[in-house]
Amino acid sequence: MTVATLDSNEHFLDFTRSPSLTVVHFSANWAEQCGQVTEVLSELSKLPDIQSSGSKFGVCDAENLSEISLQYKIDSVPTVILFKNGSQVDRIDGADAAQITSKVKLHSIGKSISAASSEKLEDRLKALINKHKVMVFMKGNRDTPRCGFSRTLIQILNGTGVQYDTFDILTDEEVRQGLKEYSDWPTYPQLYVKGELIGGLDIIKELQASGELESTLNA
Ligand SMILES: N[C@@H](CCC(=O)N[C@@H](CS)C(=O)NCC(=O)O)C(=O)O
Repeated sequence: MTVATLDSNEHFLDFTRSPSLTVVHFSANWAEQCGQVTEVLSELSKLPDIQSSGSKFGVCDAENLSEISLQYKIDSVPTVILFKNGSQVDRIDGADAAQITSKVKLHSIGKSISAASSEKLEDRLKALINKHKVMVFMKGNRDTPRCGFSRTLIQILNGTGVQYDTFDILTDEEVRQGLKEYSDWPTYPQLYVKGELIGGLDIIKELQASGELESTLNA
């Protein structure tokens, strides 16, 4: 893949219409830094991940496409604008190779990678939450709790005689942070029954005090 030359308004509009990322370099022959930016874009266009994302790269003469340059407020060259579906999604003013590289990667492959990995994490969290009818996410495990809140919860659960399983969130930072967001609950321990969050230690103490704990656990 190379950097296409966009030499008319029609060509520009047709090029940037794509739902995949389109990167356009607004350039000028007389500006030395523009050559460097075209080189950066050319190198990026050869990366396999970027190629398979369907991203396209183009360069236009900002003065030739003056209407479009005006529309996108090109005050100086080089300017790089990132488009999706004909709309600007990001831009980099100046020959900042690091910014260009990171923004192109973010908009071409970064999002799809992070979307895929957050889907995977969600599946993992669901599987863990449903691993046992009564699941405790805690610091440490039932034999060695590593936090006073987790220890107290285990003592309470052991007092009920109910069967349960535990997951030590200190062994997995991804689960530790991911579950907080997934369940909208910022602390540990977290107790789940049949895949539903019941709450943390305070809630379990309240259920115990009101006599509802065993029926909640045996639901
Ligand atoms: N009031 C909370 C106490 C639990 C708590 O404050 N846990 C803290 C310290 S162990 C926590 O998990 N912080 C977040 C973290 O460590 O990731 C409850 O009812 O469970």
